[in-house]
Amino acid sequence: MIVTVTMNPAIDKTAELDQLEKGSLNRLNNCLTDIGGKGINVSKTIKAMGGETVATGFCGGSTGKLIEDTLEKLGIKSDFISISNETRVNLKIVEGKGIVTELNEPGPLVTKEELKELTEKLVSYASEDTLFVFAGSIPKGIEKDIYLELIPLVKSKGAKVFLDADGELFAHGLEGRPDYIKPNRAELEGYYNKDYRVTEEELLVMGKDLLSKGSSLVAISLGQMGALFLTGEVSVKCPGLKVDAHSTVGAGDAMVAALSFSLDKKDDFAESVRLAMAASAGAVTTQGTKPPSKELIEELKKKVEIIYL
Ligand SMILES: Nc1ncnc2c1ncn2[C@@H]1O[C@H](COP(=O)(O)OP(=O)(O)O)[C@@H](O)[C@H]1O
Ligand SMILES: O=P(O)(O)OC[C@H]1O[C@](O)(COP(=O)(O)O)[C@@H](O)[C@@H]1O
Repeated sequence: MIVTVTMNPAIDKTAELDQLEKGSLNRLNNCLTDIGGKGINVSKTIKAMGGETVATGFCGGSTGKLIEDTLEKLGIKSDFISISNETRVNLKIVEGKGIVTELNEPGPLVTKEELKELTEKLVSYASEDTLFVFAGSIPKGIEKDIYLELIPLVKSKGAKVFLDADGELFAHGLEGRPDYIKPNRAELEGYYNKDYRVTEEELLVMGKDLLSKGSSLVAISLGQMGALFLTGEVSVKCPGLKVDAHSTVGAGDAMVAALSFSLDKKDDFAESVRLAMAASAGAVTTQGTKPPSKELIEELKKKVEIIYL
């Protein structure tokens, strides 16, 4: 069973306009609302691929209710801890020329009692058959080492863990030895304190260092340039697929979803890589944070090139 954990879900508002004029009145061409937050997007994509998940985390207020109701309509199981404060709204501004500006709220205050409830819930789901996806930022009231606290707890019951987080959350979380990770270029450059655009060789060195810290799969996503995938046995590079880009928001989550779905099914490495590339490129073609269709993913899978390094 795949359990996605979104501590800080969001309603994602995508505002589309030709060009953003700072300091002026901007009239939008279109505005879309999706339920989001990294783990929830992972659940949406796994559902689109024909898989099942349980989505958990914290949800509160009318925005939290909208998330839970929408998940139900989508046929995605959810089991959130209900909190007294309101789930956040994130704004994504998509300009005609493809520039995306993201304005993410910090999120509501979560109490110690609410966190205890979630921790107990996660432990109750943990078993050798569970893959947890811990993804995204954390709301107020929770410490930056929360993933380090939770990962060993569920791993001690035999569960596998996929971690997708940035900054301090990523750095602390790594100490919990997550099985699978998907940093993007900026996250890796930040973690290794590089204030310039690192080369592919440097990314591979970083990826191997991350493997030595305890992960068995490191996926390094590079936006339209594609991705690198490293295991203890093999390192590969996949050039980005040429697609008609609409919104890049959620592309990373689609890659995490595809890898989780495929690893949980025990697909072979090449199949997992193909699915990851196809699902993430497919996510870019959809509006807002909508997942790609299964048909599109199957079509794109045929175009994935895997270069063994
Ligand atoms: N413009 C694009 N064209 C094709 N594929 C893309 C594009 N942007 C992202 N992707 C795909 O999505 C993956 C994740 O995107 P990336 O931007 O690196 O992640 P994140 O959303 O976590 O920052 C990439 O590795 C790539 O496969
Ligand atoms: O928890 P964070 O880091 O604020 O990220 C949440 C945001 O990330 C997203 O999940 C998109 O993430 P990606 O573009 O990295 O796939 C949005 O749906 C959401 O608003």
